[in-house]
Amino acid sequence: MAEQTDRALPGIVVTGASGRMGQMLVRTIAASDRARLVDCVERAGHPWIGRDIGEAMGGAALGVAVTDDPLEAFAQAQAVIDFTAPDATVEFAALAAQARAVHVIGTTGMEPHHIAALEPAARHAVIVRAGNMSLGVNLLVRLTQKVAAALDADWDIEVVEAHHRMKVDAPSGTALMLGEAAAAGRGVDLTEMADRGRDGITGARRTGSIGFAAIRGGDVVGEHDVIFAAEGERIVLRHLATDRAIFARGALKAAIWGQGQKPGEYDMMDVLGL
Ligand SMILES: NC(=O)C1=CN([C@@H]2O[C@H](COP(=O)(O)OP(=O)(O)OC[C@H]3O[C@@H](n4cnc5c(N)ncnc54)[C@H](O)[C@@H]3O)[C@@H](O)[C@H]2O)C=CC1
Ligand SMILES: O=C(O)C1=N[C@H](C(=O)O)C[C@H](O)C1
Repeated sequence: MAEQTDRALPGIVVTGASGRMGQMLVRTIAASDRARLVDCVERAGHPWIGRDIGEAMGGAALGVAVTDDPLEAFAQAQAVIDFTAPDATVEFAALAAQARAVHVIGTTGMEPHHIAALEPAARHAVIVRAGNMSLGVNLLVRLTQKVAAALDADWDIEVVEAHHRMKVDAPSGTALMLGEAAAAGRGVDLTEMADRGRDGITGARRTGSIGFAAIRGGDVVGEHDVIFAAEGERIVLRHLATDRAIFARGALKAAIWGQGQKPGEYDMMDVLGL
């Protein structure tokens, strides 16, 4: 692990620290020489509250105890990395803004009212939010937009995603990013053209619609296909995630990039300059 005591490095709080992404983030920050882990937050009543995060994860002590007091944690941080759940993320946005800490949001399943609730916080602090923090997926988003712009509505667009059995939201945040990119490329509004969840006698496919299908099973980290299907040919753009470290690396990059930016809402395209 890298030396974590250099006060010049941005101090980072990880929320949802016991989760699949939380633990990956703790490992990534602890190993980084560009940031330091200053606190870890979990929900009240969680068995890890008060324990050293490194030991709770089954390894060596990291000198950071898990807390259920986000405001106190955020007050000593320059950034908060948050992969939790929509209601928690809205609450954390207000607290991070109060502390003027950069809020990196990886949480998916955010409904329009959750997203709207981030606006007041973004007037005072930097928010970086993306349904997928990996370089590969963000490149795929750009490619999807370009391919959709080059093809007409004779090419049916379908987004197919697969994730582990514990995932609670569908379609995935990434699938929605890809759908938005396809809609933008085609010059249409995704809310009007999305076809989510077919079942029964659905009738023939609506020309120009953008379909979504979700598979859940086992330990799949995350797989996304954007299929462009026409008469006699198909194009498939694919991203396969095999390691959650790709998301944690992207989130850490966003937390560092956010230092010194003006308050507002940003995404990984801004961070990666894509
Ligand atoms: N944007 C991206 O690149 C990625 C986004 N995700 C998203 O991140 C989120 C978390 O995913 P996982 O880590 O797999 O889930 P998880 O269920 O393993 O972890 C979520 C953690 O958040 C904690 N939590 C929930 N409410 C809380 C609260 N009020 N205060 C403190 N902690 C709270 C839970 O106790 C849990 O430990 C999901 O929305 C997922 O889709 C996951 C991977 C990549
Ligand atoms: O829940 C997950 O695991 C993932 N969630 C994100 C999503 O909803 O797209 C990103 C990644 O695919 C893993």
